[in-house]
Amino acid sequence: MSLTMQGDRGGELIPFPNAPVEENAENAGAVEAAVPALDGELITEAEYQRSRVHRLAESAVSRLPAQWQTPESARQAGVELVNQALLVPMRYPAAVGRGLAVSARAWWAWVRVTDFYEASKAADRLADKWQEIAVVRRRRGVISLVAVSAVSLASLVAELTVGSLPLVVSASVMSVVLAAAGRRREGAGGRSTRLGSRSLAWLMNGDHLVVAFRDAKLIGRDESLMLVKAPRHDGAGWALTLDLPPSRKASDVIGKREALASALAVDEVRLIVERVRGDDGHAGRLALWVGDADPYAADPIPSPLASAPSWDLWQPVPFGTTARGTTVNLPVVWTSLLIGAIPRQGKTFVARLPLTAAALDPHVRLIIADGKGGKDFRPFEQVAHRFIRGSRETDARRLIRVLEECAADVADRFDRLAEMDDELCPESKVTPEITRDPTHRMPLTVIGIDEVQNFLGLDVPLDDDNPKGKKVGARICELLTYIAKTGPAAGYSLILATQKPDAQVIPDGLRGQLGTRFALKTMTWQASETILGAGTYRASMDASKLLTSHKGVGLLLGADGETELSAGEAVTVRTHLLHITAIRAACERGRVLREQAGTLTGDASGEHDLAVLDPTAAARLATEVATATAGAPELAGAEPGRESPEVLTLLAKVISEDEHGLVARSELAGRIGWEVKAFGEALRAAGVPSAGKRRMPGHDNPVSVADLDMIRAVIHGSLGRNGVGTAVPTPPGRSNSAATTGTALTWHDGERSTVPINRGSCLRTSRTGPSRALLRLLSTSPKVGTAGRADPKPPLHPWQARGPNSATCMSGVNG
Ligand SMILES: Nc1ncnc2c1ncn2[C@@H]1O[C@H](COP(=O)(O)OP(=O)(O)OP(=O)(O)O)[C@@H](O)[C@H]1O
Repeated sequence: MSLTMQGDRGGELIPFPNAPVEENAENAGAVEAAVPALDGELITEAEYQRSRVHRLAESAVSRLPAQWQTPESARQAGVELVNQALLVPMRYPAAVGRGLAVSARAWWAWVRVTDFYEASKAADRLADKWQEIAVVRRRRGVISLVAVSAVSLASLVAELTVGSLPLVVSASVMSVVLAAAGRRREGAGGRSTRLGSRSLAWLMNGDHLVVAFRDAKLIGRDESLMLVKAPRHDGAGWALTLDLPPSRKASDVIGKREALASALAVDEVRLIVERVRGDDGHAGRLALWVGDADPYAADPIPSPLASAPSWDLWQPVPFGTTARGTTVNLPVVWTSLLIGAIPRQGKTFVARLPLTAAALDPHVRLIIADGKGGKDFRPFEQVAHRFIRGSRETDARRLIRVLEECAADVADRFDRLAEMDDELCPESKVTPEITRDPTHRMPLTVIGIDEVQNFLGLDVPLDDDNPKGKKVGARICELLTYIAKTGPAAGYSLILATQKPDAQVIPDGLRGQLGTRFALKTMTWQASETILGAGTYRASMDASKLLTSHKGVGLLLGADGETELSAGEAVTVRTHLLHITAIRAACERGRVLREQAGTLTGDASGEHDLAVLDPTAAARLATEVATATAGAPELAGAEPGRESPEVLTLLAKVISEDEHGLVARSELAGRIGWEVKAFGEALRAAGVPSAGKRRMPGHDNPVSVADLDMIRAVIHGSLGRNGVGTAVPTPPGRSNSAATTGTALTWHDGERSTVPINRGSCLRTSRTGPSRALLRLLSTSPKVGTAGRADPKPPLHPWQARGPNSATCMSGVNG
């Protein structure tokens, strides 16, 4: 049956777009292309009335105080009221007793004129005022006596004339007043534990909400909240919007989500706290949502890609939903994706989502390397231009050749883009038209590598004739870094997944180029930061807080500003589920589409031979890769492929050559737009030793400082990275003597050597780890070559014995 709907043009019938052609033809006169088609279902008058009543009832319920809105909260509120009522007979006499004591104390203080007495005493004028006080005391004593006598007499008269009723009524009123005076106030001493549990629904009541915020130390004792939108139960949870008191920041509440969850008696996975931004929001406005149940424990949602006949990869890929059910899409073009987690959390499933979308787009070239070597990625063999399964040395060497082919293609694409006319290529970037037209030979290219750590960690020499030279893993790392850095504009995207998300495996230099990051459950917050980036833990993004039962759930962060994903706040996403059978079927569809479009190439079409780079292209590639991946000059003995940490790369741009000495850390953090704490931690992690606290101009109190020369030394790699002491030349202008002033003796892997040290030189020492190095200061005399006359046990300089990987600064050793 074809469905017709009433449009918004005064009841005129508009054919539904999917109606069979013949029926449309009959109404051809009424068809107007510009009118939007409405989606809906036909209902009877009775159903309409019922739904109206239902809506009105819902709206009325939402206006009730929060604790009466849901059956569960109403039951809780009722139980609480009954409990209170049952306890009244016990609590009332106690409250009256306390009220009596409070009133007696107040009366005695009044008779004794305590306030006046204390004030006179404090002002040392008690002797002058004594006479006056004694008079007032006498007068008030008499007044009290008269009042008691009058009340007693009146009571007696009333009893004798009208009976006991007035006395009983007066005594009752009096007892209520006394009970009110003696009631326990919130937080007063004497409260004890009691049976029961706190419940969220009860706490969603406005007053309790304020108490919860106070208990979580998010607002002060005298502060309160303003409810912009009162708590409302929206089916799956409670939603409300509130304004914090002036000067309180929404970002602080987000940072203390766990404390708030405790105060609200919910698991923090059920609590979503977001800033309300834009015209409707401000820095102190928060939107809170608290789920009735763990939203991530629900059944997974099947991916729409399973039934999609094809996909256009220029459109973001359906990725999952938020806790509240909002759809989250993952952009693939202009960015690269890093996925990390502990094993069995769903990395492979997640990585296959965008790869399946790529398989469904016949104009996308797929390159896949499965470092695990199982069957998880085998369906892609049907469509992949290059497919590598396993991470043995031969696989890794083939991956290098494939990546070199890609890197050379990236460089070549830029040359060709530069030659295109402005109409076709307005921005020196690929466009959908360019990537879809086979004559331009620039299809979108997606490189997916699962268990990338198996390739990056391969420690075999690249060149068998040079065993101490570059390693295979390091070469793969630099090629990936180059492609991730320069490839997006040329239509290249990387999707890397790893179960070992530490800085050794994914160096900062590579991770920094992967603009989209997805962290599933990690073991520690440090591992979470390795995936999401420095400073994310402090900003309350911590994937270690996810539960292991939350398979396929992770934090999605856009870190490059190239996509619509937020760079400031990660979204917790429950990813869609896509099983291997659906992926195989999608790849079969993708293969047919490629055959029709004439885009089935490489391994999928049986052409397994890789192109051989001609010497000119190879030389150009070597230069370009070296230039693009150069963070800091390579260190003697440093691990190849290790890049300068993000913080150092940023600092290198903001510290000028003529700046020396100490500077407040907060000032440096401000220059690169980082939070001070995160900045301090990143500096420490990068190996910059702390310079302590100093009084600095513009600061009233001592502040944490950083030594610019020290930072510069670390940026230039002078401190070494494997723990072996390396001397650093004195920074210009720091010392007027360039003469050697000391010598250090180092042991590295059992080999002894000496290092001359200048004033201001820095040494990095390590006393543990595989490259165990011991550093001893042998001489601080101005003579060179005193190492041979070493004192067998010279005392360690106090700054030298700081433990593993501590950096030792010998500046000013000679005074
Ligand atoms: N979106 C999802 N929703 C629910 N369950 C999921 C989801 N994604 C994956 N899983 C479940 O998680 C399990 C582990 O997934 P997967 O193999 O992708 O993990 P992994 O992190 O790649 O593991 P490994 O590190 O061993 O390779 C799977 O058996 C799957 O059932």
